[in-house]
Amino acid sequence: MSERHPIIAITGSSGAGTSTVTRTFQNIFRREGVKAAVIEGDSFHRFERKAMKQRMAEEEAGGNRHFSHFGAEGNMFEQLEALFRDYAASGQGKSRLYLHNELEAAPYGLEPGTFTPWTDLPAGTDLLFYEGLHGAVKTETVDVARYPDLLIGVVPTINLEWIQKLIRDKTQRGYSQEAVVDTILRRMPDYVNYIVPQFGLTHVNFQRVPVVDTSNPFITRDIPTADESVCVVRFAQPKGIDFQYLLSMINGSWMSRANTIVVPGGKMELTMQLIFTPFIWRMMERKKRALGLA
Ligand SMILES: Nc1ncnc2c1ncn2[C@@H]1O[C@H](COP(=O)(O)OP(=O)(O)OP(=O)(O)O)[C@@H](O)[C@H]1O
Ligand SMILES: O=C(CO)[C@H](O)[C@H](O)COP(=O)(O)O
Repeated sequence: MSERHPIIAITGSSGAGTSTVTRTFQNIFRREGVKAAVIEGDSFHRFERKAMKQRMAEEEAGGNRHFSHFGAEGNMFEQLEALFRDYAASGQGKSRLYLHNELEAAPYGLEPGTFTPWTDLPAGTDLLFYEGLHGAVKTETVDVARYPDLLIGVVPTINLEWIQKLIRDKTQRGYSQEAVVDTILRRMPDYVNYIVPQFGLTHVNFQRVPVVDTSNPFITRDIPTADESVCVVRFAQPKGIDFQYLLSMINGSWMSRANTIVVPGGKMELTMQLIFTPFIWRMMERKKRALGLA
């Protein structure tokens, strides 16, 4: 936690929709004139694609079919923790990108599946914004979750998450159906041990729930649309959340528990704007006061 150099982290599995939620936040930042240093979680993978494949083959030869991008050995949790710690203390740090496909790689003249070099974060940012797999990860040796001032989980029901991943990886990342299914199976133990526990540490979770049949996500051709889903928004600490205001502003919303509001799928972005814009105002006011500027 840092008043001078706050951190917002969006955490979710692969295909959950963290990049989509990031676009909503970028709109809020633009509108409110907030300068954010954006970090993509995949930058903290430990290996480039070729090295990862080789390492997976070695592990498999030794009987481990579950070496994955979700776990501790496939990522640099210590460096992620250090980035959060350093940014909270000084507003500085280094980042890089993992280039998933030709489109992402072309501007850098690099191969897909490689990293860009580490570079300093831009100077004078108002906050750090992390989007990725491990924004609230906590292990015996690392505690990333303690640093963000706002921790948001993006967690569709698992069938929907798989549909989103399958369709995105096949259409945008050039993978076959079999390759994506293999990845989902390979990652399952790390999913349970490293991804899921984070959603008990987040401040707010957004869970999109389809209201169409997704019983077999592996044969589904389309991602359920906004009209075909609802979004469950759960606050870990509801004290201070103005539910009456949210209910009156979001047509079709209702409370399902004392800390949980359900909104129509198409209202997810509006809901985020209504909840987080005032939060970011307060964050910026605290920052100004802490820096003696207000
Ligand atoms: N609210 C939503 N409604 C409909 N489709 C969505 C929604 N959120 C995400 N998707 C779709 O799901 C797919 C995966 O989303 P996205 O790329 O944001 O996931 P991600 O969590 O960033 O994944 P990764 O970490 O693997 O990059 C995309 O095709 C995206 O358009
Ligand atoms: O979505 C992911 C993690 O969020 C990817 O699976 C991960 O970044 C590795 O990518 P690739 O398998 O394309 O090298």
